[in-house]
Amino acid sequence: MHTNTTVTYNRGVYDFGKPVLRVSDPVLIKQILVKDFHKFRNRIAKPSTSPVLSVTMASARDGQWKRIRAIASPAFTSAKLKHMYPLVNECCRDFLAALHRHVSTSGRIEVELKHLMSDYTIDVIASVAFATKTNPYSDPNNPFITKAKAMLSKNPMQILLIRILPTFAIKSRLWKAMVSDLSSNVMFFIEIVRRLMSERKKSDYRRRRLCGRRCDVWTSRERRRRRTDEGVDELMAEKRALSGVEENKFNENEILAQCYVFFNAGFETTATALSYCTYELAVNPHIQDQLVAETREAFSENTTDIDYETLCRLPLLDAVVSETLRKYPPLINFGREAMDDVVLTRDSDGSMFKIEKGMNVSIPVYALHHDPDYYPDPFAFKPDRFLAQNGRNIKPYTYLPFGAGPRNCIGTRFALLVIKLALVKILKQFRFYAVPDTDIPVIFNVGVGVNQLNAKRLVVGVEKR
Ligand code: HEM
Repeated sequence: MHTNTTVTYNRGVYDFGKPVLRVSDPVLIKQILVKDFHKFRNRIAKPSTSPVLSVTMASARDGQWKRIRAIASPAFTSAKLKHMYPLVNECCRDFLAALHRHVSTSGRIEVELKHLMSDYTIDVIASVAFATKTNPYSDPNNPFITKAKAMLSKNPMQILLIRILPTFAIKSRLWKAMVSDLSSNVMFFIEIVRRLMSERKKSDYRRRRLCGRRCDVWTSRERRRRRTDEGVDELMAEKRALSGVEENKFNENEILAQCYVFFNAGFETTATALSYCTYELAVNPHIQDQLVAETREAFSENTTDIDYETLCRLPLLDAVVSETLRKYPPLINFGREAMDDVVLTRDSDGSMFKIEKGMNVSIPVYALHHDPDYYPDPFAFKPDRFLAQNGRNIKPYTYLPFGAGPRNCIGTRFALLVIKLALVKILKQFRFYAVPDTDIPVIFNVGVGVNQLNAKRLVVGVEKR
C-alpha cells in the first residue's frame, strides 16, 4: 500500500470494530463510487439491531440492495415529487401557522433552530412516508414526535463506543445493553408502520407516499432525463448497477424497512440543513435580503403561492442551499466495503493503491468541503460559489453532500424540495436575525457524534415582516 501522501488519503479510523481507510483524492473517489461501483457496491457492514433493519435500502447488500433500490427509485422521479408537492405544502402551511402563533404576542421571539426545523421535517416525512399527520405544534407530546426527537438527541458517547468497539464486543451483553434504547425507538416506528399498513388494508386508503408496495419499473428514458446533470460515466454506472431487475413489488418486511429508513435518513439530515441555512441567513442579512427579493418575484400574485417548477429554477435559492450543504454537510463522511481486491490508480502521476477485499473505505465529505484548494476561504459562507457563472470552479467529486454514484442519496431531490419550499415560504413572512445568544461562528461539540456535526446551539431571533 502506497502511504506517501496526505492528498490521497488522510488518516485511517476505526468504525464498527474494523479499520477504515480515508480516501480524499477526487479521482480515486470517482473510481470507488462510480467506475468500480460493482467492487464497492456495499456500505460498511453494521451489526443490525432488528431483522427488519437489515433490509433497509441503506443496509441491504448485493442483489437485495439492487432489487430494493430499483423498486423504490421511481418514487423519487420529478413527476412523483410534483405529486407530493401538495403534501409538503400542507406541512409548510401548518409550520407557518404555528410560527405566527409563537410570534404573535410580542411580534418577535428567539428560537432554537434545531427544534423548530425538526418539528417541520418530522411532520413532512411522517406525512409522506408514513401517510400520517403528527401535529407537532398542537401535540408536542405525541409519541411520534418525542421518539423522533429522542433519536435526535442520542448520547454521543454511546454512539462513539458502539462504533469503536472491536468485533468480539459487538456480540457481548454490553453491546446489547448499549443498543437497547436505540432498538426500542426503532421498534416503535416499525410498529407504527405495521399498524398503519393494516389500517390501510382495511380501509383501502391511498395517499401520495414514498413507500408503496408496487412501483412501476423505471424506463431508461426517464432515468436519462432524471440525471442530465451528470456525465456518461455516472449514467453508465447507474444503468449497470440496477439492470436486470424484473420484480417490482416489496414484501411486507421490506415496506416496513423502507418507511423506517426514509424517516431515519431523511428527517434529521433535512432539519439540519434547514437549520444551518436559516442560521447563515440570520447572520448574513444582506444575503437574506437578496434571497427575499428573488423569491418575492417568483410568487404568483393571484395565488400568493409558488409552483414546483418555479421553485426549482431560483438560482440564488439553489446557491444558498448548496453553500449550506457545503459548509455544514449533514453527513460528514460515508463509506463503502471493497468486495474484491482493487487497485486504485491516480491519473495524475500513475501511482497505484491496493485495496484488499473486505477493507472499508471512507469518503471525508467535511474535509473535502473545507479544503482551501477546492474552496478558497472555506469557512466563509459564499453562495456565489454555486452560481452558474462560477460552477466550473467546482472540481468534480469535491462536493458530495448527497454522496455519488448508483448508491448516492435517493432522497436528494425530495430533501431539496422540502428545504427550498420551507425557506421561500418562511422568508416571505418572517425575518431572521442574530441575537446576543447567537454563536458566531457556530460552536460545535467536538470529538463525538462521528459522522454528524453537532452544534452546541443554533439560536436566532425571528420576527414578522
Ligand atoms: C439534506 C438532506 C439529506 C442529506 C444531506 C443526505 C445525505 C445522504 C448521504 C451522504 C448518503 C450516502 C450516499 C452515498 O453513500 O453515496 C445518503 C444515503 C441515503 N439517503 Fe439521504 N440525505 C438527505 C435526505 C434524505 C431523505 C429526505 C431521504 C428519504 C426520503 C434520504 C434517504 C436516503 C437513503 C435511503 C440512503 C441510502 C441509499 C442507498 O444505500 O442506496 N435521504 N443520504
